[in-house]
Amino acid sequence: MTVLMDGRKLSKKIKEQLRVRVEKLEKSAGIVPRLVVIMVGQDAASQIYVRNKQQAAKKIGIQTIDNMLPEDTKEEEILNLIYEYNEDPNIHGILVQLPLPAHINEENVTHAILPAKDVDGFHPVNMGHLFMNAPHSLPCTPRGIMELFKEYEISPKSKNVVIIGRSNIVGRPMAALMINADATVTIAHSKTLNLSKLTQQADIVIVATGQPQMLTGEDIKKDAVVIDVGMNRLPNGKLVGDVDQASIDGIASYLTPVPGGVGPMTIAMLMKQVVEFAERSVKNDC
Ligand SMILES: Nc1nc2c(c(=O)[nH]1)N[C@@H](CN(C=O)c1ccc(C(=O)N[C@@H](CCC(=O)O)C(=O)O)cc1)CN2
Ligand SMILES: [Mg+2]
Repeated sequence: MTVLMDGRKLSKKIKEQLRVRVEKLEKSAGIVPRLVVIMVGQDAASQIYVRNKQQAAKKIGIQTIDNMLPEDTKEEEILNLIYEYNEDPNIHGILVQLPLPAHINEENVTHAILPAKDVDGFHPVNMGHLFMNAPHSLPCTPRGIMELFKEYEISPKSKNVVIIGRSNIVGRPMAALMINADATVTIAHSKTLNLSKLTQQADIVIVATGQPQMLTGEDIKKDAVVIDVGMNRLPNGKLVGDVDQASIDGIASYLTPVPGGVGPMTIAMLMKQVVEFAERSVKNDC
């Protein structure tokens, strides 16, 4: 039987723990964690994710400062906004929702955020810390996956891990986290040959390709752990991952469902990093 790793349930537990931490922080140091949210344009999926982040923050006691900007906002305006928030000592974290409209250079924007306020862990300084096994903040989806491993007592140590996808927000940081956890890691991508041969030898397969249901039961070995990062809307409106859940069922030992697996954990980890940053601001004040 394949165990479904319940990210929705775990994320609720984590968010409740964070609510208690925020309450304590306010009582002991008079600090309310503050997160700047910057969203540019009208991307339908991003609007849902941002709304979910704002709602999660509210429940936990994190204050959001929302900047919902029109599609035609100039890159310079976004950079100036970020510079202002970088300087504001009352702001603990800055989040720019991705993707950005095509006329804006994503790199320029994510690199403008002060590493100490980079709650998404996308800044090259934070990526560097992660690759040197001394992380400051982490990209939220990979961190959420590590929390799921911990919750289900799955140790990556000495396991063969195949990650399909080499994006900056999932594949690459995921590889670093897995190396740091003593796994043996292969990163596969669109130019990889004989992909199925690689995945069939993996103890853990992490799929982040954006290709609906591309990984099937034939691609994995018995009892593999399968992590599905995909989020694909089919023409009939159904949301599916990059894994063909039906054909994996009974072959994989564990699987993250879509929806309800990795997605909710991404938001919980963002909240966790905002709270961690706010707590650090007290320590740094002493
Ligand atoms: N600045 C960032 N941008 C983006 C990130 C990120 O971590 N930081 N990740 C993704 C989008 N994302 C968060 O922003 C995200 C995606 C999906 C979910 C989620 O909870 N999905 C649900 C299903 C939701 C639905 O019905 O559409 C699930 O899996 O159950 C949360 C966050 C890209 N951009
Ligand atoms: Mg296939």
